Amino acid sequence: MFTPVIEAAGLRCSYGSFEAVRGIDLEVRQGELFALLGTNGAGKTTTLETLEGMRAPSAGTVRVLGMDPHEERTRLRGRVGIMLQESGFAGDLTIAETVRLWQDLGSRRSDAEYAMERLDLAHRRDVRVKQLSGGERRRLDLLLAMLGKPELLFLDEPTTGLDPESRVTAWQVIRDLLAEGVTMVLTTHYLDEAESLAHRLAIMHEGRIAVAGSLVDVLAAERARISFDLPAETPAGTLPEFAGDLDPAQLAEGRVELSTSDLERDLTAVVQWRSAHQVPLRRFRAQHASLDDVFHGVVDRDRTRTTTTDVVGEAR
Ligand SMILES: Nc1ncnc2c1ncn2[C@@H]1O[C@H](COP(=O)(O)OP(=O)(O)OP(=O)(O)O)[C@@H](O)[C@H]1O
Repeated sequence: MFTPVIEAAGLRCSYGSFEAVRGIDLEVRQGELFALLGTNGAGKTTTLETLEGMRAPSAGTVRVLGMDPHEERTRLRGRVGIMLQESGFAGDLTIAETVRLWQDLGSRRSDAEYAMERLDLAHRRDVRVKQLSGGERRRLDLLLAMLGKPELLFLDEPTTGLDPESRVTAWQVIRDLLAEGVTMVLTTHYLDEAESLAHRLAIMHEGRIAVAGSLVDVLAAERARISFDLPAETPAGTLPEFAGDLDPAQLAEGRVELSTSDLERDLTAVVQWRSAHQVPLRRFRAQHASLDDVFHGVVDRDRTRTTTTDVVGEAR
């Protein structure tokens, strides 16, 4: 039986008359990494800030480690680490001085030297914060969030601005923390990051959760794709019956683009067809759905819904 570390029910958050989060339910389980994804302005940061206790919800309930994160902020401090999207470091302090200051503010000491090594900042320890590159600052943000060995870590776009190598370093640190049992909530615009790290996720759009579940279930619910150039010697009429759907516009252009919920069956049909006709399959691809597909599906469905509503609206 899992233990919920975070539970939110019917969560709503408003800025004046504008409702940024419109009634969401969330559950984050002990030891998992939960990714909160979404379009720009979807309400991810607002949700995260509410879970962190930085703002009170306008409606609904939130429990973090069994407490109200806004009312019981001081009791949660020390158990929770927060990496904000933008932090306000004192630019004149060096990395080492900033880390010391953070340790003094926190209630528990931890192995700061080790954390600096892990995040490849030890050799820069005496450099002033204002002289750091954007990526180094981001790594310092992550370092400070994990100081004090929190049970729960909030990471708001932790790898934005990092070069590919630093991203890999940050991912490894995050995986190590997961292995140590730290629970994490992460927001990101990098879908490969969520695909690589998340156990469960939610995709937000315009203040609501459009898709949620385990990474495996979310990907399995989306259709897989098979594509290849239709060889000139085999007209479209010779293609087998597929479980999935062919894109007729692409077929007219000589390209087979098939979306299917039964990848294995349709792949077997393609291979048998190729073998019967003795033709090459040029530019062949077969792939399970990616988070990219799921994400675009959310936006496209919304666009279709909006367009339909517009048309209905116009007809009235
Ligand atoms: N202080 C504020 N006052 C008024 N509106 C705000 C404020 N902060 C955010 N908003 C609005 O609330 C909505 C949600 O913002 P939020 O920053 O939570 O989204 P997000 O999903 O984190 O976006 P992004 O991916 O672009 O960072 C947006 O429409 C934003 O313009």
